[in-house]
Amino acid sequence: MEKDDDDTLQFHEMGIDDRILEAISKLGWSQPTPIQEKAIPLALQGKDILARARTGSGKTAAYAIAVIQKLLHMKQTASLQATRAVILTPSKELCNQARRNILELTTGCSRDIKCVDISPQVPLASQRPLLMEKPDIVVATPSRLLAHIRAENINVKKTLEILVVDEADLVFSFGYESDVKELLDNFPKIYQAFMMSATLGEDVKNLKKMVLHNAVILKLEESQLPETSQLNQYQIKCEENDKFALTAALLKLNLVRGKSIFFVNSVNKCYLLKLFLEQFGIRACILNSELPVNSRCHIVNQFNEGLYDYVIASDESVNAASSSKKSDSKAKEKPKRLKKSDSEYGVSRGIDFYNVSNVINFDFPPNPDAYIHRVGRTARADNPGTALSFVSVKDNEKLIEVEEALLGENGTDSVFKPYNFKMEEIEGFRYRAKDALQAVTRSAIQEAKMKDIRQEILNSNKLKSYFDDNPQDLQALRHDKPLHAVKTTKELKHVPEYIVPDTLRNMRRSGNTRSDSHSVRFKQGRPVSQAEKKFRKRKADPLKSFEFAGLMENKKKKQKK
Ligand SMILES: Nc1ncnc2c1ncn2[C@@H]1O[C@H](COP(=O)(O)OP(=O)(O)OP(=O)(O)O)[C@@H](O)[C@H]1O
Repeated sequence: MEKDDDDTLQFHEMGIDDRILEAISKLGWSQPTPIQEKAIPLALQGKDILARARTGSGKTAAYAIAVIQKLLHMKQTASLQATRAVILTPSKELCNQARRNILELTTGCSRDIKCVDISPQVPLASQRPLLMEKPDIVVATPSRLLAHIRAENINVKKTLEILVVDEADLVFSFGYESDVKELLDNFPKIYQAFMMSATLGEDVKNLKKMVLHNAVILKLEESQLPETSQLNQYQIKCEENDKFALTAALLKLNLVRGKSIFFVNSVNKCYLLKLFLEQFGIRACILNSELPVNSRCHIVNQFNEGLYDYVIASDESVNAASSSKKSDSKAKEKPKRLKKSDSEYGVSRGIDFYNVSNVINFDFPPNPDAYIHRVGRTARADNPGTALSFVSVKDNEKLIEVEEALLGENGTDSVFKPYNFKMEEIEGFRYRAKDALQAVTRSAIQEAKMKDIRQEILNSNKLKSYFDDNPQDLQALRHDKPLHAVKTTKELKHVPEYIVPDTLRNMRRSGNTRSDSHSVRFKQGRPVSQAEKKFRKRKADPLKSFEFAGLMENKKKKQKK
């Protein structure tokens, strides 16, 4: 096959249908990612594939393009409509995302390729008509597909040609092993299968034995996270309570710029941080396993459309799954369902948040896997990104574990750069944060949580048909509204000059900082005009935000001279 100068096999050299090529070009993808370059041609040759590539490397399109191409080809000769491809993913969000990806790639052939996602938790009977139409591709979690097979709403025993298991490493830890075994009894003996995973652990190997036949194993020789040229990873040592002051300072002083995801370790912490930030006039959305799935998907979609800057996410169900895996790797039972929460939830796993500039580990993740998946929400595809982890004394051991896991591949250079932030310079924020934190009592958290979840259940009902019909009016539905469970002290919203670190004040005077929607209102005598604000916004590169600490140091040095 003809190769381009740089030796990368291009999409148009893979024998892909023009309609898919057009969709790829509309998505603005100029060339395949390494996993796509390797996997698509093998898939089109009919091979079973186990693909291991790091998070954010384009695995979804790697299988989706191959599946669509193969189905288009089959349909040239097949006379009967049938469900020929099944895509299994471990969470409802991932099912929603896989379907969206397939829709994007089939814009030019939407009449030929029908794809449905049956993961939403609506009564099985209400999805029966969808399945009766025998869509070409069915996307589901393993348990949901099994429920429909048992209800005789779908039968693929004679028709299945392609099976995909996405995020395969989560399938067992999410407790789907017995579901997958039973599903295999309902599949034909021969079909082509792809398994995609960010890791190749024991669970994936076991699943491979069950699902794949003579598979080609594609294990890209790459680190689990992008190189430092694409992803900067920082850590900052701080006391537990200082995390709040630090977050307020980073946001109010515009040291964190661009879309950011804050990870915490529990649902209650989501609300604590949200109520805390609310007092500083900072809005954020919450994502956790207790919210209804429609709301969760809608939040991600709206975040991707640019409606929100900040998400506070807890990934407790994945943590529960991975720690149950760790404590007893032989235990194959379903991890205990979290009270009122959704065990088919995984915000840090596989969710494609667009253009995330920063991932902030407000709480340090419980293990290296969780770190990799959280941080994998930024620097996706070829976008740059930054990760900042707050490390309190109790997290030191976990930091070393993560460092060892990442160093194992990269040699000896330290993965984490220290984020040189001087806590003593934000003493004013500390005082304010202390007051703001005291105002967020346990009962305020409970009240906010109940209110939010109640509201989201109402929203979720409105959203039921959203993903099919996409009505315009629902675009106005916001998920980052203040919860008002805490009496807001107005003065906290504006940052008086005296609490701004000296260095930043000086830089502001010399025009090195910028102002935006959450900007610090400096009393500099001259108000900043709208035109100037716009100019600064254009000029600022949000991805360089964390170089501020370095800039501060340089500035100081210059001043000393
Ligand atoms: N060839 C390409 N060129 C540019 N961007 C691409 C290309 N293929 C996929 N992408 C984009 O890369 C991002 C990450 O892709 P995807 O979600 O498939 O990654 P992934 O490997 O499945 O990650 P994860 O393991 O976290 O699920 C998506 O926003 C997708 O649109």
